[in-house]
Amino acid sequence: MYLKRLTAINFKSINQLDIEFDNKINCFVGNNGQGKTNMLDAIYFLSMCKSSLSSTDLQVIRHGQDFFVLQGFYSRQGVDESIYCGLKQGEGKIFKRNGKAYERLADHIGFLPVVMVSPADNELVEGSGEERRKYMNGVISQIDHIYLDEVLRYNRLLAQRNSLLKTYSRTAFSYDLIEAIDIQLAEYASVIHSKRKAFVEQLIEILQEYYNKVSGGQEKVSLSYKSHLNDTPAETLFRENIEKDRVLQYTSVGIHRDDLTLLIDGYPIRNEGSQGQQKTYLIALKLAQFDFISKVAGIKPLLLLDDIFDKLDTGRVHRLIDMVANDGFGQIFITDTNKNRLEEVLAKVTSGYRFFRVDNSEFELVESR
Ligand SMILES: Nc1ncnc2c1ncn2[C@@H]1O[C@H](COP(=O)(O)OP(=O)(O)OP(=O)(O)O)[C@@H](O)[C@H]1O
Repeated sequence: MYLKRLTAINFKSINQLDIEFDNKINCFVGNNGQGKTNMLDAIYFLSMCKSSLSSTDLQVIRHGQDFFVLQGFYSRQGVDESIYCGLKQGEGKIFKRNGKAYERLADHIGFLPVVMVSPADNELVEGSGEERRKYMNGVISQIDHIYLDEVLRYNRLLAQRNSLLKTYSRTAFSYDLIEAIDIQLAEYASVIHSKRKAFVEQLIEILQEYYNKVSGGQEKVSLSYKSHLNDTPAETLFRENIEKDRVLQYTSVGIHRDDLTLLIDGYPIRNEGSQGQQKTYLIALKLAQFDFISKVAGIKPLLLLDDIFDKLDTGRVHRLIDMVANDGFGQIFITDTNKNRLEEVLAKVTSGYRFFRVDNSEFELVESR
C-alpha cells in the first residue's frame, strides 16, 4: 500500500499543499518549525482519523481559519482509493472513502495502517500509564475493528460504576446495582485484557530482533504487560475489591490501570537507559509494531520516521536506514534537519526516492530517482 498524492488546506501551519510521493522513500529536509512534522501528521490523520500530536481536532485547523481539508490518493492492494477528511468549526468531522462518507470512524481505522516514529514517543518512557494504554489501543484498533468500541463501552460502564460509588458511599449502598454493572464490566475487561496480552506477547518476540538490528546487538530488551487481570479473573477482581472501592469512592482495579514496563537488561528503561538506548528501544518497538500489523492485517503500513536520527550514533543510523530502506518495509517518509545526513543515507539506498526541501510549510521537490 502506498500514498501517491496528498493535498491539504489549512492543516496546522500548512496553508495549501499538493504533493506527489515516491512509492518507496520520501525525504524531507528543513529547519526546525518549517512544517515537516505537520505534513507527516496529515498522513497520520488520514489513517487514524486523528492527529498523532494534537489532543483535539480543532487544534489542527490553521490559526485564524475555520476549517481544514485533507485528501489522500492511495494504491492499496492494487486498487486506487481516495480518502477525504474535512472539519469545519462547529460541525462534525467528515471522513469519506471514494466519495462515500463513513458512518463510524472506527470502520476506517486500520484500512490504511500507519506507524509513526517520532520524538513524542519518549512519552512512552517518561509519561504515565495512560500514554502506554493509549499506545496499545492505537495499535490494536488498527487490526481489530471492534476493539475501540469495547474500550469505549468499558469506560462508560466504569464511569457509571464510579458515579455509583461516589453517590452511594454516604447513603444506602446498592450492591445489586454495582453487581449488575460488574457483570458487563468484567466481560469487556476480559476481552480487552486478552487482546492486549496477545498483542504484547507477539511484540516481545520481534522487539529483540529489531533492537539487535539497530544497536548492533548489545543489550537484552523486553516488554512486560502489567494488569490486575493477569492473576485474577475480572469478575472476582471487581467483587473482591468492592468494599475497598466503596471507601475510595472509585474503581481501584481493572484494565483502566493496565501498564507496560519497557525493560533493558531486565531493568525499567526509564531508570536505566541512556538517551540513545531509549531512542533505539522506541524505534525497535515501533518497527516490531510495523511487523505485527503487517502480519495480522496483511498490509504493510506507511512508515513515518520523524526526526529519528538525533541522539543515535552513526552506526545505528546506518543500520536503521539499511534496514528500512532495503528490507521488507513499504513506503517510508523520513524527516531531518540535516541535509548531509539524509544525502548520505540516500547514497546507500538502491530503491527509488524523492527528496523535498521544506521551508515555511512549502514543499519543493529537489531530487528524485
Ligand atoms: N494550528 C496551527 N496553525 C498554524 N500553525 C501551527 C498550528 N499548529 C502548529 N503550527 C505551527 O507549526 C510549526 C511546527 O511545525 P512542525 O512541527 O511541522 O515543524 P518541523 O519542521 O517538524 O520542525 P522540527 O524539525 O523542529 O521538528 C510551529 O511553528 C507551530 O506554530
